[in-house]
Amino acid sequence: MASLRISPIVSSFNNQSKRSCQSHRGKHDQSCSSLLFGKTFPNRVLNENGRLLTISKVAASEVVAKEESNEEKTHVAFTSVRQERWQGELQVEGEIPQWLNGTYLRNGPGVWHVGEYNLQHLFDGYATLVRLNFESGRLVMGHRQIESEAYKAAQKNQKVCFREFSDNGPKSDNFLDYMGDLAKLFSGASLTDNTMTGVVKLGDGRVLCLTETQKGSILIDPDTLDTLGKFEYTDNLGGLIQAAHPIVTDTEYITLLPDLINPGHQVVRMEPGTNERKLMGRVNCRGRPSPGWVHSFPVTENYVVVPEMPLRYCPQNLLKAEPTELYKFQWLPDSKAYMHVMCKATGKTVASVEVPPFVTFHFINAYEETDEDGRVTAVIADCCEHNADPAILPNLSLHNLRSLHGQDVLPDAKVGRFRIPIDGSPNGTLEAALDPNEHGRGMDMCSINPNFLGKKYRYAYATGAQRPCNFPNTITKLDLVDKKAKSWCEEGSIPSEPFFVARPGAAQEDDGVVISMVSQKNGDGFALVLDGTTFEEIARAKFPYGLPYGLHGCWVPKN
Ligand SMILES: CC1=C(/C=C/C(C)=C/C=C/C(C)=C/C=C/C=C(C)/C=C/C=O)C(C)(C)CCC1
Ligand SMILES: [Fe+2]
Repeated sequence: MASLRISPIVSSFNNQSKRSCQSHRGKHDQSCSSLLFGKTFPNRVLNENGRLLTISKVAASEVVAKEESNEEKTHVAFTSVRQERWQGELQVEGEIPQWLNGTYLRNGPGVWHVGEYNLQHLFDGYATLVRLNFESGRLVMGHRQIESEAYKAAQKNQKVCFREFSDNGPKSDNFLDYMGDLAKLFSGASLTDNTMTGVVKLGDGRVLCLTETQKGSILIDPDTLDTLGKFEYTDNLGGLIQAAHPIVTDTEYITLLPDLINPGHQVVRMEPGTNERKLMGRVNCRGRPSPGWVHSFPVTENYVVVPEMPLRYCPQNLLKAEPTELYKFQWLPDSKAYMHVMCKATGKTVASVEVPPFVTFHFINAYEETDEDGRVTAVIADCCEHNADPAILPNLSLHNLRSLHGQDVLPDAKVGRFRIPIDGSPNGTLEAALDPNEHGRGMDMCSINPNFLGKKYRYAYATGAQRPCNFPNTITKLDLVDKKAKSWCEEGSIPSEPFFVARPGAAQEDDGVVISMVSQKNGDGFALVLDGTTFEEIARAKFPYGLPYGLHGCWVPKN
């Protein structure tokens, strides 16, 4: 038999018990036993030449289980699974459409411990990439860690070496060290490049993994999942931070670079085939003392929409060594909320309106509203809105996610619809686009048919809630015209972002499939394909081992 390269080194660490997680902050729970067990699965793997070989067993995971038999095991969605490299064909139940040819790449946190040290928040985890390659009804999965500097340094030194979402990295012991740390912070050297938030395919075919630091832009190979290296921007636009979600099409890459000193955002654009971002314009914030946190933003055909929520970046928290309530952010409702609209062609801000306070991480889409003469009167922008409550952030701490499974503690969220008049009116509105009870008052991790980006649209796909739950547990199709939602749900399962892929040549907006990866309560997991129109399950394929919860993905069509 030819030599196999399966590197089945998966270690997962079920690392907090209810009893100890608060009192032993950051330390491995000593009450956990080291009972290791391996799971084996019949499977097929790729050899080094890319040929599929059938082997009888793939050792797929090692789980540190708890001694306490009466205590429920942590959900695999929130359990570290470290996979340096795995690839194999999955057995498909049901039928994958023959037209679905390409690769779904999904990024997200996957390893929340370094040696004995436990990270505390979902968004602290070291990035792990999963690929699902669909070809003529068959499905091959790949899984690898992203080799960011932050991940490599943590592995080498067996400690967190950079500032992560909630973890502030190494603590300085003396004043000189502290001054050194400050210098590293101002230069951006101490910030993480752990690119765990998303993955995008640029117009030129390069695939980029991202986080909210500019240094956290890493090129990967979509076929092997190899980390190719840092994406070096060749411009001198400066700043340390970027929006996690750029707008990426075949012809451009648009993103926001927040200015923490003089509150505002540079709106920048990069052409395919280049590494140079060019300034489209600057949007000034109106609230103080710092810009509103922008994780994502929407565009229309002619405009870029810049949100300004009262959840603002907090430069002081960036400097602190000790943990802070809202991580690198601050909630300042008195600083008010605004929505700004910048014209793509001129770079001028054409509207800047006050809106009700809001908290959002993910915009769904935006479009222009016109009068009977075709003049644009307003911009409509939809988002997953957390009822103006930043509590969703601490709610996503690993302690909550691991210990409160099944309890009804997921904060309410809705589809927030902004109407931003562009006739000089000072105020915009924010209303629920449909009754939030339609989707269980949970709402996040959304996608749309990409052909409707920036245009009037009807359907969105997101995760919703079937309560009681402490985390979104449904995949929901939203009909924003009929104001109805239809959900897929399986008891105890946690699905990741539903990702819509349009059928080539489709005439209807919802003609396509929705892909998600599901983590099950028994520790297993599977890839799921739903029909975009009927929202019925059409195929699923069991993974060799359950996966941790992932964030965002992209589609790389077969060329
Ligand atoms: C902003 C700075 C940093 C990094 C921030 C990061 C990594 C933010 C990631 C945010 C994510 C993944 C938000 C997702 C939200 C999903 C929700 C609310 C789902 C809800 C479900 O119900 C650092 C790089 C750490 C430092 C500079 C500042
Ligand atoms: Fe995101």
